Amino acid sequence: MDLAWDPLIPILIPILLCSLVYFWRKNRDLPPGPNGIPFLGYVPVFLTSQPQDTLMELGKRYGNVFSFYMGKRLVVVLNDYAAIKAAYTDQAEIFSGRAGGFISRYIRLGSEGKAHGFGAPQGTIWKEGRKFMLQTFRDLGMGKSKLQGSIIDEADRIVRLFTESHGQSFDPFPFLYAGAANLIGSLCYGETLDHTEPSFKQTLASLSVTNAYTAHMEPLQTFQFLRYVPGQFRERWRAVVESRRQILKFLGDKITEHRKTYFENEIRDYIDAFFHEQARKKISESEVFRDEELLQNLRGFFSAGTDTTSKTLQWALLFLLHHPEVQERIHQELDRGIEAGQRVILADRTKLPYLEAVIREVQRFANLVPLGLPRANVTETILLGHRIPVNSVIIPSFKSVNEDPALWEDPMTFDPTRFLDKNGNVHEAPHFIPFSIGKRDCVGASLARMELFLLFANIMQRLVIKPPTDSNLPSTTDRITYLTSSPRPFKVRAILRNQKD
Ligand code: HEM
Repeated sequence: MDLAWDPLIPILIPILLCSLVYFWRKNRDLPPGPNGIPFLGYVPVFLTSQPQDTLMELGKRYGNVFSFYMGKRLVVVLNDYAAIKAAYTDQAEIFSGRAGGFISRYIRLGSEGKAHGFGAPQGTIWKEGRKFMLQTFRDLGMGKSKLQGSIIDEADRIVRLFTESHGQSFDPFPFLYAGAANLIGSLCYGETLDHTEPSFKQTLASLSVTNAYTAHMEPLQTFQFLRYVPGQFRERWRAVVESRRQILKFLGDKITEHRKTYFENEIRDYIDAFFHEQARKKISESEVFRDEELLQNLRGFFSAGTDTTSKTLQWALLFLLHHPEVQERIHQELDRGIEAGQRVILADRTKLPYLEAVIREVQRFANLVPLGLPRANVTETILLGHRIPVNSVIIPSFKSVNEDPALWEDPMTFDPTRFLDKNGNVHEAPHFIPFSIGKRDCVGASLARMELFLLFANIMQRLVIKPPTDSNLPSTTDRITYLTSSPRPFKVRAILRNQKD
């Protein structure tokens, strides 16, 4: 036996030494963290339904910057405000990359097998695409009063659909979801659709599927081979493929219709603005304004702008069921500030500080995007004393910021007044960061703020939201978490304010 090994020893020892040096160099000075299994990484993150809680638990053991492997990729968790700020603000350029797993990339693939859209990891397509989107949405009315008409119309539609239940219990979420998608649609392709229009309805269902499986901890994101394994992963993969196809067909049809009616002197929406830029720039010279970028940018806006706004409003309704005193105070403020029968407009914001504070507290307490969108560092760097190898997956734990007792008094209590100063005006602390911070923060934040205010205020202006009669008060702690975290579906009753229950 010994004799058989003898000739191999001079070969094995250098291999062993090289491996040791390789692993030492690879892992030296990394943030601390739990050990994983070779090739799989730290398995518990794939098994939990609430990864934000698993990571917060790890944070108690390993501190505010810790790391582990998911598959062969290093994940670095920023587990408090100081760590997120140190990365996203103090090293803004370095942490401006976007990480994405297999499914995220697959969804962005074009016909020639290259990924498109400004969800790009880094570079011109992201930078220029983001600049163009901000400018175009601003021109079309984001953050200004021009867009408010469409938002108020959508609020009217939601109120009408809610009241069609005639005081019976119903699930409000599908109406909020379609409403939020319609508002993105009005900016992207210039029209809002009836919530029951078949291709729109189908697209909304498909969006839910793609948004579910692009969560960070979805195993298919890390282990693409699972798509061939019979069972739930193959089913998920098939659902993603079909949903992606359907969403791109819906948006592709909108682009084709626009080509037929485009008139260069009239920019109706984002698609027209894109055509205009294509003509100005000579498409062949600009990778940012190719047709495939247009299609993928539209898909990205739908995906980012629909789940987020609608689920925030869903949480708002749920918290109101648990806090009737908050709803009562909103109604009193509306009655004082807004004439009966009038729609609430943006200019009314200063008259409604309590309602504004409620929206912020909903965002804090709901932890809607508890782990943000994964970022990546574009070069190797040192963060708070730890080495972060290039292209690590960076996960900010917004939940740990929102629940940090050092930052918020009594953080586990729903209390909108924490967002009011002593004069009753809205006050936002710097650590209130629902839209993230830094170079890659939420590009739709102004639009989202506008939508949340106008939709919530106009719904509250006309309705009282009451608990269901056919089920218990729904839970605020039982959640479904993908990229966004929402309550389990629940029912409410909606009563017109001038009507008896
Ligand atoms: C309540 C509503 C919303 C919340 C809480 C929210 C939150 C976020 C967060 C946390 C990120 C990740 C930022 C980062 O990596 O640092 C993000 C990115 C993004 N959001 Fe939002 N968002 C909302 C609404 C919207 C809307 C209405 C749009 C409209 C199109 C939008 C478009 C985007 C896009 C395109 C990105 C990626 C930006 C980039 O990679 O440069 N979001 N959002």
